[in-house]
Amino acid sequence: MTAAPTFAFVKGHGTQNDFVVVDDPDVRLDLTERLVSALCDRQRGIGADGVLRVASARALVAAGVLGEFPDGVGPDDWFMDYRNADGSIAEMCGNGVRVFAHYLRTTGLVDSDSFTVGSRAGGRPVVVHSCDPSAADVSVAMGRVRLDGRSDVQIAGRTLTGERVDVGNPHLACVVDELSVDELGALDLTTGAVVDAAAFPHGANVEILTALQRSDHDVDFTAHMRVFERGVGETRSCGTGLVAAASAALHGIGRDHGVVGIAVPGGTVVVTVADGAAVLRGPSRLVARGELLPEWSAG
Ligand SMILES: N[C@@H](CCC[C@H](N)C(=O)O)C(=O)O
Repeated sequence: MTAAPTFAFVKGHGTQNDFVVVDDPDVRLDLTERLVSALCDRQRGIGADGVLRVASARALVAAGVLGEFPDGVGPDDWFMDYRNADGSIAEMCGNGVRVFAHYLRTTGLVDSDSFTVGSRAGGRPVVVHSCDPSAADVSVAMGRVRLDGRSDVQIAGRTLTGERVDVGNPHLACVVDELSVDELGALDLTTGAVVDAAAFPHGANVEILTALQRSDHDVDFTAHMRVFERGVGETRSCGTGLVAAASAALHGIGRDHGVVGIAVPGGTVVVTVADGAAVLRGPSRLVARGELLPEWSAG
């Protein structure tokens, strides 16, 4: 009898949006919803907001996990096969790409500081500005940002109106002008978020943002944000959400470009919006490595 395969993993986070990074270059692991939600469970699993499978785009297509190569993704690119904590698949994860790039660089799977990470939303060029085995500073070109008009959400016991933003995955970014930082922190996001199903047939991530403040230091504006993620719940950061929020907030003051530093519960990132696209820059931390027990992942 052949032994069941083992899978190495690393636990990491980007501004405390945390992930189990599973090394599976040849796509041998059956990454079912059940397995992903067990891995992400903070009591019976490792605990995380999501799973990042590290696989080659070629192997994912050959295994039928991907139907085709997304735009800008070549067969030899490393592909971030992202899953939310509830096991659902999402198109993109901005914090995940930084952690994924850090993992590729520090394990030697790539030997350059500039390369493309594959995602279901397309290829995402990254630049690793600095990197050691546990800490990195990474920029991600997040691609086109599309603003699709206004919509409402029921969240934290109130109805908020925001901007629908597509960053490869769907967002509703709500800038609440009168909200103080303390009031933002006191909102109860445990009761979920109900978005308009006609506007968001596949659900959405919801960001709540304070008004932009002018800044003289490195960035043009600053703001504070919290986020309720589709397929996860409240997280301490969301990279695509930060891009959506920065773009919506700039749009709200009549600008289509700018550099915005946004503080979330898990840290701070910088979003540069220009020419209808955005770059996300922020930290990545790799915390621990281990091996999934085959008996556990099979059962
Ligand atoms: N945390 C991520 C976004 C992950 C996907 C999201 N929950 C969705 O379902 O679209 C990020 O950093 O962008």
